[in-house]
Amino acid sequence: MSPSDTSTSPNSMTPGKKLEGLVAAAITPMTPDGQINLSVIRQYVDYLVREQNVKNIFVNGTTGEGLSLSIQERKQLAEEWVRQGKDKLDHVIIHVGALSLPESQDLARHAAAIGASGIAVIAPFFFKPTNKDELVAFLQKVASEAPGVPFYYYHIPPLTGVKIRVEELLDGIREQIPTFQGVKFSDTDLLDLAQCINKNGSEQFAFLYGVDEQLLGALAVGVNGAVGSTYNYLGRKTKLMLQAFAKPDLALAQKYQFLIGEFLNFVIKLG
Ligand SMILES: CC(=O)N[C@H](C=O)[C@@H](O)[C@H](O)[C@H](O)CO
Ligand SMILES: CC(=O)C(=O)O
Repeated sequence: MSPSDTSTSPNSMTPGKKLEGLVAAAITPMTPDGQINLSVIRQYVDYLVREQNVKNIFVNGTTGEGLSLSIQERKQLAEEWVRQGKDKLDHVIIHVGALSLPESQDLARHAAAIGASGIAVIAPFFFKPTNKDELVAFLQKVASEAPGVPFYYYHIPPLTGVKIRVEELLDGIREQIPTFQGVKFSDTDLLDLAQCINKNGSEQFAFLYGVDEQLLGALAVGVNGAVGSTYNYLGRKTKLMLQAFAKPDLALAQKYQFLIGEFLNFVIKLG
């Protein structure tokens, strides 16, 4: 199956278009009394496109605190992002990971039904898979509920505690998960990432990096793009770094990476 065959859902944003470049990890807008605020998502889309030149969004992930939302809230957010992103965004990826397999499957079916352009799943993080086969079995049971939707594994061991190496996970994964399309890699182990990319043969998986502070290191080993919270507001700046890297003007790319790092140090100190 070619990558383009996996994106056949009727409302897909851009069927078959490979996920690359910057993907903003959506913040979940809330009202002062703690309800999700769907009414601002239209403006949020326009802001990303116009002000940040970012046309991909990752919904209900870490930044969006998807694991702290109810299933109903996650579905409503997914629907609104797909609705507002239509004809404006290239990709709306919905994170559908959950501790409960039936809930995750429900979210996957829902994402397929609304025409999301991809789904992503983290490893279960309380009762954890102890080996690759257990993890792949879980991912497969979710992915198979959305057979027309590109599937991404969301690797984030600092938060899940599941440290199974991605290189090992990818070995033979298309046979188990035909929709498998790539990895959102949110770990600092650039050796694992590099080995994944080195072995990325005819499948042409997408590798999106998730530690914004060291994206330049991941670019050096060949990632296709990045998913992160800072691309909500540093999208344009980060694109300048990507351009400098591509040119290549490594000194300029480093300058941008250092600036982003300084900024994030400041933000992280605020809590
Ligand atoms: C753990 C976490 O939230 N990771 C985000 C996405 O992967 C990143 O975008 C970070 O927010 C960013 O790298 C700042 O630390
Ligand atoms: C950063 C990211 O990808 C997330 O918030 O899930």
